[in-house]
Amino acid sequence: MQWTVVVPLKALARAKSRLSDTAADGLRPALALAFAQDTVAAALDCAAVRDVAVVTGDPLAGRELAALGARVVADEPADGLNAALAHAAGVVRAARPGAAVAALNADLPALRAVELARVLDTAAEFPRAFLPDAAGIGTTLLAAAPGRELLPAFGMDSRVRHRASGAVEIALEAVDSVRQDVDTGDDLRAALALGVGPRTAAAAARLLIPGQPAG
Ligand SMILES: Nc1nc2c(ncn2[C@@H]2O[C@H](COP(=O)(O)OP(=O)(O)OP(=O)(O)O)[C@@H](O)[C@H]2O)c(=O)[nH]1
Ligand SMILES: C=C(OP(=O)(O)O)C(=O)O
Repeated sequence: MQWTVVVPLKALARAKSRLSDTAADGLRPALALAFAQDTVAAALDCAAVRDVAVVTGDPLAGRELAALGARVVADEPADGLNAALAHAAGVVRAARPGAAVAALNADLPALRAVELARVLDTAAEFPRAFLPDAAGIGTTLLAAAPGRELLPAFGMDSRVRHRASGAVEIALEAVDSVRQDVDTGDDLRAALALGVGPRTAAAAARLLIPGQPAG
C-alpha cells in the first residue's frame, strides 16, 4: 500500500515553545523549520509513501517544504492541530477518494525512510493504526486505510485517546527514528544521538548543546 502522508506544521514563530530553554526565541523558528524539512525529506524518500501534504499557514515553511516536493494545504479551519489534520485528510480524499492517509508529526528530525516504511507496512494491516512517541505518552503517526476516517486525537495523552478511538497500536521494535519527536532539550539530545538529517544538524550546530559531538 502506498500512503499519502499528511504533516501538520504550525506557524514557525509559535513552534517548539517547550524548547525555549535550549534554543533562544531567535533560533527556534529556524530549528522548527529544519525539523520539518528533515521529516518531509525522509518521508518523500520512503518506498511506502506516494506523496506528502504539509498542512500549514506559514508562508516560509510552505515555500521551503514545497521546494522539497511536498504539496501544501492551507491551515483551515484555524481551529488547532486535529481540525487541520481532518481538513487536510478531506482535501486529499476529495482528490483521491481511495487514498490511504497517515498523519505524521513535523518534529521527527532523525526520521529514516526504511523505518517509516516498516511502520506504514504494518499500519496497512489494520483499518486504523498509530505509533506511540518515544516518551510513550503521545503519538507520532496515525494511519487510516482507504475508506476509513482518520479521526485524529493528537495532543495531551494522545496514546490513550488513539487507543480508545479503536486505532490499533503498532508495537514494532527498532523504529526509534519514527518515535523520536522533539519537544524538549532532552528529546533533541536523543534525536542527535540517533542521527538527525542535514538541516537539523546545521541548525543544532548553532545551539550550544552539552554532550553534542563537536563538528
Ligand atoms: N497545521 C497545524 N499544525 C499544528 C497546529 N498545532 C500544532 N501543530 C503541529 O502539530 C505537531 C505537534 O504540535 P505541538 O506539540 O502542539 O506544538 P510544537 O510546536 O511541536 O511544540 P510546543 O510549542 O512546545 O507545544 C507539530 O508538528 C506542530 O507544528 C495547528 O494549529 N495547525
Ligand atoms: C501532539 C502530539 O505531539 P507532541 O508530543 O509534539 O505534543 C501528540 O503526541 O499527540
